Amino acid sequence: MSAHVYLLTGYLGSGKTTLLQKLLTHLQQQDDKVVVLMNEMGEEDIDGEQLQGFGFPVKKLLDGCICCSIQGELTEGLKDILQSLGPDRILIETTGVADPIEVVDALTHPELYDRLDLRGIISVVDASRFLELNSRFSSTSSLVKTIRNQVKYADLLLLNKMDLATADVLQKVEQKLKELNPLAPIHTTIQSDMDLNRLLSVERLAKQYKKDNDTAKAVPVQKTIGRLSPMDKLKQSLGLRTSQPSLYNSIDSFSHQFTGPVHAEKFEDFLYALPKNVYRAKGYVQFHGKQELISFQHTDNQVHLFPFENFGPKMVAVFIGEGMDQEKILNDLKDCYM
Ligand SMILES: Nc1nc2c(ncn2[C@@H]2O[C@H](COP(=O)(O)OP(=O)(O)OP(=O)(O)O)[C@@H](O)[C@H]2O)c(=O)[nH]1
Repeated sequence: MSAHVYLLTGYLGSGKTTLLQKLLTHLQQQDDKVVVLMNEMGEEDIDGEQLQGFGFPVKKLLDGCICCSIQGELTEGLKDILQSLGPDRILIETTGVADPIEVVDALTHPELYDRLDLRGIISVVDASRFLELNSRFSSTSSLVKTIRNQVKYADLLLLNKMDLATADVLQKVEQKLKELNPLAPIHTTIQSDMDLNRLLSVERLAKQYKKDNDTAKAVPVQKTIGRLSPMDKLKQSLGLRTSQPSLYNSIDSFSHQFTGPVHAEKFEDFLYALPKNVYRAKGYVQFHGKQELISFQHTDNQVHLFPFENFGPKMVAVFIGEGMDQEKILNDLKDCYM
């Protein structure tokens, strides 16, 4: 029997890991063998730490995005999972800048094709930021395309963080999502909270559409969309630029290992003051005079800090953005030690 695969996608900080944690809690009550496959940009693994303790194997592909730079590793990783763990379900969380079409491309690798059954692409959208992201990146067309593809090719959409959006904004985002993907059901959520049985019974829209219309022509998602041409594949394998814009020309990441505790207020101010071209910052930190470790999350103007008790992760900060002034950011961060 082939393993059921669920692909969780959505832009940086939209609520994918939050959803994954809920799904794992839900799946703990069932007998299924579940494996999580995730990747993060940068060499440091922040989300993986949040997924320890559920009792399911978590396989990580770090430092690169599944969809391009380590697509081969994804295939190898999946082969390895199938062989050694024989899972019933595989949950894949992509980085926030992954194009789902490229990931689907990797999943349909000839060696995996009949061993994996992609049940659905589930996309989490940050209701409070979608409109802005959609317009802000007009100059970086590959990123806009990715953000739109995350919606366009979804079989189910979570319109998350509705607590942070006004009714008017919510309505506009919903309208935009329907324009991009008229068929996918939309669930409006807070903390990615939805009926998980419903989520797990997601069906590929392409399949449904095919059933309804019974003509291959009518299938909205063609497997060739987003594929590199043979020449581009060759160029990519040689490390040359391809005609397709690569996100990695623009999106970058770096990390900082904390050498000790920092000043709580200064650090919070530092997070709020991060420039707009830092799209995401996250990690674990310790404050002066406190024993506990703090998990911090920053997305645009949102900052979350909460005590974290799991498994003693490393104290580290990871930054993801475009054209970031790494030196300045690190200098500002170092001021927080005093
Ligand atoms: N206010 C609010 N915060 C939320 C909601 N959902 C998630 N968050 C918070 O948003 C932050 C980012 O959530 P994650 O689940 O880590 O997002 P992600 O998509 O996995 O992030 P990346 O892995 O960096 O792409 C966390 O601090 C969450 O607690 C929501 O509905 N409302």
